[in-house]
Amino acid sequence: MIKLENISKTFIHNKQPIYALKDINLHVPAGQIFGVIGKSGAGKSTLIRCVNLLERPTSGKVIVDNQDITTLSNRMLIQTRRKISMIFQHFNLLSSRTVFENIALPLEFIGLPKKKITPKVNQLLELVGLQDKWNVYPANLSGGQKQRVAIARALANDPKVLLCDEATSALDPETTRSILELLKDINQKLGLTILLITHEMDVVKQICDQVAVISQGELVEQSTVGEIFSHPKNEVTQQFIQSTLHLDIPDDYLQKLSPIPQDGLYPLLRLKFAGVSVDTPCLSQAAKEFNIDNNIISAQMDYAGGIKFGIMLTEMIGNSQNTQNAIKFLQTNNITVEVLGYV
Ligand SMILES: Nc1ncnc2c1ncn2[C@@H]1O[C@H](COP(=O)(O)OP(=O)(O)OP(=O)(O)O)[C@@H](O)[C@H]1O
Repeated sequence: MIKLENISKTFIHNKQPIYALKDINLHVPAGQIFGVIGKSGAGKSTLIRCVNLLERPTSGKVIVDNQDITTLSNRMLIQTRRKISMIFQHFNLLSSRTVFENIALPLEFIGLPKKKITPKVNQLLELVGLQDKWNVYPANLSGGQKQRVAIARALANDPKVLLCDEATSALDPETTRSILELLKDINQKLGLTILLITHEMDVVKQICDQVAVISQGELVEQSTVGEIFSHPKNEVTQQFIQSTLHLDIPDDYLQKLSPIPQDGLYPLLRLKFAGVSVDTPCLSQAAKEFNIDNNIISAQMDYAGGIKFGIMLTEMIGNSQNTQNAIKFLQTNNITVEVLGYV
């Protein structure tokens, strides 16, 4: 549905070039929710704004629904943009218009008669769960409700693509979840292709099918969400995963941690589970087969894109030979084992 081919964007600031995007290639298949994640200044906003040409790339092609939109006349571009809607971090609602009137705006622009506007807006109000707020002004809505209005307005022209520019960054975690659920719901109900940019891996985890990681204007990694979470390759990707998945060694364990094995001490392990290994009861198998016990100190297991993954701190209790064999067994089952020391 969306293809970016060799997209570069250079800004000139104080006569100096800023290479915001460098030769980006990206394919967002129809019907998918595709996330682009990156740190501040990585080029996310520039990238998403290139998709509807709010920002014109310095070079490269932007193909939406099989059409290279960089070659369109202004008049054709305006028409095409109706099929590429966008929502923003700060909602961009008109404060002087009610919820109903905000949602009706794009329909008024295309000259739809009033008797057709009313049922369409009512249908959109129902879709986003705001039927009872139709006559309210934006100032009297919560952030989540404002974003729902923005989503309804974005859907008014039955777009094929919805671009989400940090759409949940101004919202609290619970409201973020409900807005992401709404986006997933409309993706499924309407078959809408969604491209979103975010700096939060949790957003990607919750709704995306695929994700691309952007760093300093370059696309450094791209894959399904399951693959990215279970086998992140690039260092930036790994940092993002760490931000959703990290376990610190508790202070009392840190204090007694010895770097070398000693009689009466047991290895403290950090286990990283990815992909297939979480489907196998490896820990209990290791315990039975090698006569060891696992004293799990903390664990964080998660699920994204059909893949279970997680991280665990555990003390492996048993004699030295048995713990070594058990560690080998875990490793052969694709669990990454890090011996942090001995406690
Ligand atoms: N209009 C502009 N003029 C000059 N430089 C710009 C312009 N817009 C963006 N840039 C620069 O391009 C780079 C990428 O900016 P961009 O806003 O796309 O990053 P971002 O990943 O969206 O960051 P953030 O998450 O902080 O919004 C930055 O170095 C930024 O300063």
